[in-house]
Amino acid sequence: MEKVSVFGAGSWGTALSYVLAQNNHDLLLWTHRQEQADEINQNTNKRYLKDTQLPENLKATSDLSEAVEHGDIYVLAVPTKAIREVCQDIKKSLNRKILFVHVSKGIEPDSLKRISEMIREEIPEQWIEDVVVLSGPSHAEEVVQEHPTTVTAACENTAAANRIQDLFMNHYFRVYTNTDVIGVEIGGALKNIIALAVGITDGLGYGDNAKAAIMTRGLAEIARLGVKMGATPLTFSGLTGVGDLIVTCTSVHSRNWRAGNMLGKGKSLDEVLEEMGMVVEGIRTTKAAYQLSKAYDVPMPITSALYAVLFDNVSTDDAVEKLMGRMKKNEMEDLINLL
Ligand SMILES: NC(=O)C1=CN([C@@H]2O[C@H](COP(=O)(O)OP(=O)(O)OC[C@H]3O[C@@H](n4cnc5c(N)ncnc54)[C@H](O)[C@@H]3O)[C@@H](O)[C@H]2O)C=CC1
Ligand SMILES: O=C(CO)COP(=O)(O)O
Repeated sequence: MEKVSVFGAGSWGTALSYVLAQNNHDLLLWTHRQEQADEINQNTNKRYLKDTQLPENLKATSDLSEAVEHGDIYVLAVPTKAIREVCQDIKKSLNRKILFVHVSKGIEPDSLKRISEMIREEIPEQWIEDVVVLSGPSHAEEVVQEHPTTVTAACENTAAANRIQDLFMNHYFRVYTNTDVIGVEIGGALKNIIALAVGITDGLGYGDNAKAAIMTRGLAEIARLGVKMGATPLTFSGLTGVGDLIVTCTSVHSRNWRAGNMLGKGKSLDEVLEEMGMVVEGIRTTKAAYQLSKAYDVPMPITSALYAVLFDNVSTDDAVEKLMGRMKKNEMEDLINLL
């Protein structure tokens, strides 16, 4: 049994706490809202997981110092935008080495940092045992129904990755390990951009051909950037690459797909965000990936088209026309360049 603190009680932090509580770990879930902690202690979190009865041993607190004191392993499950703030608050009372796990999927615009890099910038090195990334095709709504789910725990330190594999693994939640942290973080963050784009084409009324095209060419541009940043190409064929791309582009549970779908049907970005009420990571990540494509000089046509729609007032029809009218390419040359 491990002592674990989970920070962030939205859909994913709560679903992972459900798994950890079922695995009989000594778990404490932190939320910044007292009324949400009270509700979780009554075994529900209806705003995020409406029909789920949470295990009796899943306990929550809104007292950050209590959560900091509790765990030897911390699972950070807040949106990318909140990672630095939560780390800054955690470090105020941190006094021992902790194994950090992060489960968020994003890149920070402007700094262009991955989440593991942000954690290492914010938490003093002396308090970090290591940082493991847990990522893969895993919608919270299905995890709490105990439907078979597979994810990957990534860390260069295989002992740390193995510990996190053991922590989460059970009969419905299967965890693989990988040492390619860059590939896992880039795949998890950038698939949200492609899911937004697929949602838009679905919203525009295009069919499955368009969906397959964007998913396939989307994966090519994610891998192209990832490899330039130091990732292993094969990671993009794994759970955190093509696996997460498939689930996010095809599932009704995906907030990114749903947001794209509303944009494709003509709603404004503000209207979409108002309606969602949950994090749509792909929007900020589109800005970051667009900046990364310039910084690494990697062509990313789908990301650029989405950037134009979200931030430059280009219409979705014009963006599609521009993508289809790009200069002729040889597919094999493009893929071989990854090796
Ligand atoms: N929902 C899912 O199925 C999955 C989500 N993820 C990732 O997990 C991360 C979190 O996503 P969700 O839980 O789905 O989001 P959510 O929108 O369901 O919940 C986010 C939670 O973070 C809290 N929060 C926001 N800002 C905060 C701050 N400054 N301090 C403390 N708490 C704050 C909110 O109150 C809310 O409880 C995202 O990066 C997402 O991409 C990854 C895999 C699956
Ligand atoms: O990352 C996810 C599933 O693996 C969740 O995707 P959304 O944020 O689009 O719901």
